[in-house]
Amino acid sequence: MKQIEQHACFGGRQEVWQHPSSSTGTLMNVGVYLPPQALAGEKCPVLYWLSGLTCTEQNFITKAGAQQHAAHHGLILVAPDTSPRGKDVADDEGYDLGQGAGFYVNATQAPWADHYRMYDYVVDELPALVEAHFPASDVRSILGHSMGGHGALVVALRNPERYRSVSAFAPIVAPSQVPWGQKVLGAYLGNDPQAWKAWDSVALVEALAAGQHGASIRPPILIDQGGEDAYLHEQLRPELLEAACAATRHPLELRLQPGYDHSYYFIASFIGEHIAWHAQALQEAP
Ligand SMILES: N[C@@H](CCC(=O)N[C@@H](CSC=O)C(=O)NCC(=O)O)C(=O)O
Repeated sequence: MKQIEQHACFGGRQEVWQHPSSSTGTLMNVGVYLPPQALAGEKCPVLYWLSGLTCTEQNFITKAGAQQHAAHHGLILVAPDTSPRGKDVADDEGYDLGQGAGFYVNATQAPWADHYRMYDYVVDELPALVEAHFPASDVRSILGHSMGGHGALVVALRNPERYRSVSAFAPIVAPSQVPWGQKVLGAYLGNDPQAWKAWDSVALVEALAAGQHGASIRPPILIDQGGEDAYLHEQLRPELLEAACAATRHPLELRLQPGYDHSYYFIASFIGEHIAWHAQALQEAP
């Protein structure tokens, strides 16, 4: 691991690290915020953040204003880049496929399958790295925005025993049913929509209720959605998850926030509430 940034922040330290990833076969950048409690040697729970399309590890750490809340609650924040990158890594001219758009899946199709394994990176490799190199416990929660909200929901729904809680800002809840998702899932996984279901929160909620995937825990979900979000009706469609959760009695708190758009101004407005919600789950006795 090579440290490439370090900044004092709310009594703790915002760092950026770079490391070779066995999942993606590339160098990956990751933002790590260490709260004052971690700098004093305490083992702290970890909250993972997954960013959206076009983002790097920088967007969240510079725009969300999350550090003050993590410092207050004694949580480590981990915010990775959104895809493998490099001149030898497949890419596309569109902002919504390829570099900056890993979609948190394991690609099976050429030319993507060589490097696009963001699911394995987020679920297995990154926690192992964080828990070995930082004063981090193995108590984890996850949240994200838009494509990263989709990623957080899929990761938690597929691994409910590994995460205490999951929340999202303006997530893509049903990628199988919207243009962003259909484009990337078709490219990364092939054209059979059956193969997309393991990467679609609505399908996963239905599968969990039907007892598939072997998981008995059904993690409660918190979602904030801006009412003036330009992507709301075409790409995000939270009503599809709301209906699936209602039909299966999966616990969901979906809050429509009038006047807010898709930007980091929206995220910054509610990140404190999300971090407090996760802190409660992370600090409960198991
Ligand atoms: N047309 C935009 C699309 C990119 C965009 O809006 N990205 C969002 C996430 S969208 C879903 O995953 C984002 O977080 N952008 C970064 C930011 O700092 O706001 C474009 O081409 O940029």
